[in-house]
Amino acid sequence: MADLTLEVAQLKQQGVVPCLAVVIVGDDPASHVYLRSKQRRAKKLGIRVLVKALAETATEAAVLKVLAELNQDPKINAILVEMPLPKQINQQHILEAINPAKDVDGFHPINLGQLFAGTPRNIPNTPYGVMKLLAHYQIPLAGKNAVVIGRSVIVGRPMAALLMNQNATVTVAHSYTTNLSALTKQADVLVVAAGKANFIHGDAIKPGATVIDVGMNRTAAGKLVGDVSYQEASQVASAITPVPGGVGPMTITMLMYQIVKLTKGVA
Ligand SMILES: Nc1nc(=O)c2c([nH]1)NC[C@@H]1CN(c3ccc(C(=O)N[C@@H](CCC(=O)O)C(=O)O)cc3)C=[N+]21
Repeated sequence: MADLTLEVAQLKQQGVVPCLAVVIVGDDPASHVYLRSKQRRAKKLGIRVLVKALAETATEAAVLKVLAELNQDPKINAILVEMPLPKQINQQHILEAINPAKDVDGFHPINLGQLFAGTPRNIPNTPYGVMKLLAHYQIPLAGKNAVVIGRSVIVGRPMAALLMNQNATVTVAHSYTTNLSALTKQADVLVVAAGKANFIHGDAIKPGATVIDVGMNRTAAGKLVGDVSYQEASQVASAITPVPGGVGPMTITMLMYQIVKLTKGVA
């Protein structure tokens, strides 16, 4: 990947400072933690971050109004709305209101549609980061069995599309899936985005598989753990991502990369 620090410096010489707008609604503590880590990384690179913080009680109309302003503002190159949103706000209405050309999360239906058509533009950062990790470690995908656990718009669905675009045979498992371990034991690449600590144990993993843990769970003791029992799984798998220090930091890297890409106007 290109050196982002250098690219930001080059843009600045042309009088352009990449600017990300983050809309955050309410006080979800995890969202505020993520926001701070995004701000830290952006600051290091010289990317500006404009935070629009709304109260937990904000209406959907209030969020839509903020988005309309950001969509129009030529100084704003990229827009991100922190998830999850409070219950009174319909997530889909918000995602559809972001200008697709500034949608750095790639959650707008146009960007998701492009991804599913095999002609990706903006790509959701978490699954994009997973693809970068797989490419970096030269994990073969063509003709391989990939199993994705989870079907969210943020991870599971775009993850399946990206793996399909690399010619993997993809199975998407979810809460209604029966006999999950029979599927996971066939997986050459297993991506786990279930949102449950210790959801996958060593006995559900094919020997030699690549295991990607997208989970972010806080234990009662406040420790951050993934969805995979790392100790057991690492005995069986040939490669595995840790939590913390795996998919999370890659998500932020891909966010920074896509902010610069949108600033340059190359989709
Ligand atoms: N519109 C939107 N886009 C997102 O991309 C988005 C979001 N909403 N809402 C929340 C989730 C979560 N997320 C993380 C990113 C990085 C880490 C990360 O870097 N984690 C560190 C640990 C951080 C810690 O210790 O708490 C790690 O895994 O090593 C975690 C979580 C992005 N999200």
